[in-house]
Amino acid sequence: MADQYAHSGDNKRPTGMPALRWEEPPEGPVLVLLDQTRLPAEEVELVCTDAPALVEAIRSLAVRGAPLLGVAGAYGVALAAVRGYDVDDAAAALESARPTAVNLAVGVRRAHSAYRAVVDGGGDPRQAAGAALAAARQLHQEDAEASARMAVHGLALLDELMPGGGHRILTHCNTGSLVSGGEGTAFAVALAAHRAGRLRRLWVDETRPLLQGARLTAYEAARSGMAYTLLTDNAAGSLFAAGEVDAVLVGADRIAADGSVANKVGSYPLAVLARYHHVPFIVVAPVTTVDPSTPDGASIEVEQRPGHEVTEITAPQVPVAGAEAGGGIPVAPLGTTAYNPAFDVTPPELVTAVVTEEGVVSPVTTEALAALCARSRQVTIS
Ligand SMILES: CSC[C@H]1O[C@H](OP(=O)(O)O)[C@H](O)[C@@H]1O
Repeated sequence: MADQYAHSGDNKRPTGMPALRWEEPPEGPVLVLLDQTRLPAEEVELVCTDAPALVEAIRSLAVRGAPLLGVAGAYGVALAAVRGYDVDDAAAALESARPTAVNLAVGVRRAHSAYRAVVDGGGDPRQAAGAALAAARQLHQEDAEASARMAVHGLALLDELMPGGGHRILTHCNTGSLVSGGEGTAFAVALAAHRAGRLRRLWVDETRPLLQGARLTAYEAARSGMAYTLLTDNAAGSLFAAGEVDAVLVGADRIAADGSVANKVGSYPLAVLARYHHVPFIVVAPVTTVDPSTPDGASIEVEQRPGHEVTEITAPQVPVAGAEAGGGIPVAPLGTTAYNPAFDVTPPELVTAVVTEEGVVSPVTTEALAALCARSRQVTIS
């Protein structure tokens, strides 16, 4: 189950509330989520006490973003273990909550493996629960550290590609602290450029239909004080044509062994525009997003979401995501069917570089990614 606690929407605070945190009140451990479907109008926290509540929060995008899904999934396994629920069932439900972001499976399996290792070794359930929680906390910390290291590598790459600073970056969807235990992936690079005085403008794609850019990236950019401008997704082409984009920075939900990148729908057209206009298309993602067990882009399962997310418009206060009709304002005739893939896949030849906490991969090849994974602590999922 999940309870909701509203907070004042004080948009002037320098930093937002954490996207998630583990708490241990007297009535029992909980996972507290900042409900991202209510931003930017309201800062509402969801308090999850079991895996089904977290599964629903993941499916409705109350908690979202590949790296954070991994952290949330790991804590979800720990929550089931600490509260005495069936941990194997919880792990299976959490792992299948959304299919595309590989980090979710990585995080769930990491905590579940820690739990099973103790149980299968004859340890008691309390010890096993402690091992799952320790694994979740470690993943949370590793993600925060990875975010900081990606920001350093990413800014160095921007400075190398475009000496002199004044970077005009276009970004798509949301890749800041709302998707990470730290300051994010692609947005963390833009933030580092801003703090170094080398970000001239962040162009923010609104990112239809769920508006992660308009609602969440603008929310984070406003807090940071950086110069940013929102645009409709279909206006990006004219920005490239006007020579207003120096680089594209996006995140990723799964990077296949051949370097194909699954990311928010609309990323592939940006990669094509970037190639046509000779602009670097840079993917920023932790190594946990690289999945050696997925051979190529065609093997990536792209999540198909409910049509009402396209056929309805709603205010941020009324969640639009989810399996049932969102209760929004129809913008198409009732009964209109909609094509609503949550992601698309960019082939490696259109990706200038992949920035990870272990460094920059460019060109993006199967061999270079395999060497990256070999260098990293990453647990490959079989
Ligand atoms: C860098 S992880 C953020 C990644 O996740 C987003 O998808 P969603 O909002 O559906 O979770 C989008 O693909 C971002 O690039």
